[in-house]
Amino acid sequence: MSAPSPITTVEDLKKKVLTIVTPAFCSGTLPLHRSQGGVFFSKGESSDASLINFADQNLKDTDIAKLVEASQRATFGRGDQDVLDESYRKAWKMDNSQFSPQFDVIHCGVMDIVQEQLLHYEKGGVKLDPRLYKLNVYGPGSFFKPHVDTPRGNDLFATLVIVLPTVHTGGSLLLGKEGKLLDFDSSTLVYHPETKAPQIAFAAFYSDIEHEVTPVETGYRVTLTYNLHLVKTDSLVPREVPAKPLQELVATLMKVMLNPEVLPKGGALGFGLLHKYPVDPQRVDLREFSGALKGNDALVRAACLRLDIKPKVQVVYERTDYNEEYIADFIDDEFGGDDEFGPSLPEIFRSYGAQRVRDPSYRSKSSRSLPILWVTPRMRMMTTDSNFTSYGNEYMVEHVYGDLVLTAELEPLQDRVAWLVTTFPHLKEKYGKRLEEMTEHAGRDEEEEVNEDSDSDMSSH
Ligand SMILES: O=C(O)CCC(=O)C(=O)O
Ligand SMILES: [Fe+2]
Repeated sequence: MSAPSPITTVEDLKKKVLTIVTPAFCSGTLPLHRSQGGVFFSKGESSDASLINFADQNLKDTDIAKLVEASQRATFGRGDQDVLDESYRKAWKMDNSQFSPQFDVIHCGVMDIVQEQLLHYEKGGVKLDPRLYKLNVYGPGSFFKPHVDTPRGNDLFATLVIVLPTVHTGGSLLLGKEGKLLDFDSSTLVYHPETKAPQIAFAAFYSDIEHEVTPVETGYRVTLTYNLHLVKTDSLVPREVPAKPLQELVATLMKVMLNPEVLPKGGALGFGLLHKYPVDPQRVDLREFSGALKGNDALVRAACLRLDIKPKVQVVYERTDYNEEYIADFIDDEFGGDDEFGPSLPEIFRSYGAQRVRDPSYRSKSSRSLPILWVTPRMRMMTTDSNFTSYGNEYMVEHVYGDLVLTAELEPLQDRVAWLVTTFPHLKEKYGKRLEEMTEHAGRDEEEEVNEDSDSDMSSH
């Protein structure tokens, strides 16, 4: 069979997935009207509230010092504890029960920008719900070392930091390792460059992205942080989807599907997700995980949907003792390990409809196993606290970031080429001939296949 040139391989697809960069953050400034600039706060149990207005051009450090006086020293989550360690995080904070900003995060327009950027390839049906989390104050010498924000609930998606206008230097928010993604020096942004009017600077980023705050040199830096939760919405305002990266990825994926060496008997393409997602290790139904992917992960899914190859978010479990892997639609703490007296792991997996991961070269007819060709490497699911030590911004026990995969179904070569040629008529000229050849050969090259239904390791032992 003569192959059309050039052949696009799974390696080419991997390169494409890794080099297309979908924004994982966004930032900007917004004017701050006086009626939006106030923050009411109380000290300790007192019901007397004080007011500080950040839209006030004459705000003094002594005014901010009052806010500091009413704040607590900030702790953070390390491993399984909330700790105060000023070599790691040196700042003051107020919990949301203690303060109330006049700033209206819902109507000021910032959420439109953030949603547009962070839900890039997720079309309608979901939106981000900002929930006020804390007020942070950084004085001279204050900082927050690199960390990821603690997962709170399955739906925590992103973090929004609002920097209120105060005169200060230092205190950059760095996103990505050593600020590789963004060096957000808000001290230069909180006053309008011409009018010098106080304004707000904001940055939003997926919560699994590492970030830090560099030491403040002079003055005070004051921030409001919001957890952005993903919620369903009825309003299906179609978002403008940036066409080019998606088109490019669809084209590459299509060529891979036409490559006769890629899963000729069918199977699945596997993509280790590039972002992390908070999951409850006790139980998550991943079938409900749609519409909630970040950045490039969402882009990959959008491309798979275009080509109708049924992308699914799944989790892979490794059984190191038997060198086996299972893929499931569920996360369940029963998957944790063999219990001496309970059912064996293969039995548990089977009862959940999990499939065994097969090397694509191993031909099998059993629906109990799935040949997967990995495009981007899968990462290990982390379910236990013992091997999960992290630095978060607060200790929380229920959720950890799990490493998930996206799989997409590839039909046997002949069927998928037939589908592609019918759906995308421009392919007819180039691939129609190949299809004819394949039809001629069909049946001739059937090979002996292993019937795995009697596989001993899938029954109890
Ligand atoms: O204040 C900031 O800029 C970021 C604060 C932060 O990262 C956090 O509270 O987790
Ligand atoms: Fe943080």
